[in-house]
Amino acid sequence: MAKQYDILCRLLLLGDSGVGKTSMLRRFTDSEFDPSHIATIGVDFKMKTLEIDGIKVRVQIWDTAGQERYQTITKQYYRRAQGIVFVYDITDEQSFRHIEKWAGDVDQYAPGKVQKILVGNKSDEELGRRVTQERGSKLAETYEMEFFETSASTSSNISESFTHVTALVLQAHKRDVDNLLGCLDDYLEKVALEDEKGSQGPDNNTRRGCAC
Ligand SMILES: Nc1nc2c(ncn2[C@@H]2O[C@H](COP(=O)(O)OP(=O)(O)OP(=O)(O)O)[C@@H](O)[C@H]2O)c(=O)[nH]1
Repeated sequence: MAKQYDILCRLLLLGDSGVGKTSMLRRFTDSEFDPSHIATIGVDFKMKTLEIDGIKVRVQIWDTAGQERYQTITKQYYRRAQGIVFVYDITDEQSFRHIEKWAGDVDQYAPGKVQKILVGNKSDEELGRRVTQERGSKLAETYEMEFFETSASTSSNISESFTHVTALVLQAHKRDVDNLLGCLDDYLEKVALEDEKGSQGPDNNTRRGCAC
């Protein structure tokens, strides 16, 4: 059977328990929203295919448990992540402060070139807001990440944020391929030059020999 996609991309959702990671994922992959909180146990994942710049990307999104007791398990998934979505809840100051801890863990356990974005979820809960958009944006700037406010409830910015982090992974991947191709070009050029020198060397000698 023909392959249905060109590239597989692995994303990881991180953030405190209850910020809405599972809800964001369900909204993105199944267009559903459940108002109840059933805490994730360990890790779970869902898939979705996106088309970005004509490339079909199969996105595998790992949803991790925010609860402290699962963190030995969840940290094992950092290593293979290509993109990370840090999530806090705009109505929960503590979940915002904890982003520093999640980012520290990622620095420690994830690959250096992992792509990251920051998301403040539950933007529909304006009345309960504790974290201003400016603070979110400033924190994202500190970590050199793009920032989105989303709502899994209304679907606001959900698709945009997942698509953006996937596009960042694709760009990073493309840079790697371009660098490899650049190295290969340099190498081929060097070999061609050496061949040319080599073929000129003995011939010249022979010709010089003949001329004498
Ligand atoms: N109003 C509102 N509620 C939301 C939103 N996203 C999630 N929730 C609610 O917040 C609660 C927690 O959502 P979950 O998606 O289970 O949170 P989680 O981050 O996956 O939690 P853990 O699995 O424990 O790490 C649920 O009651 C959701 O319905 C949102 O955008 N707006």
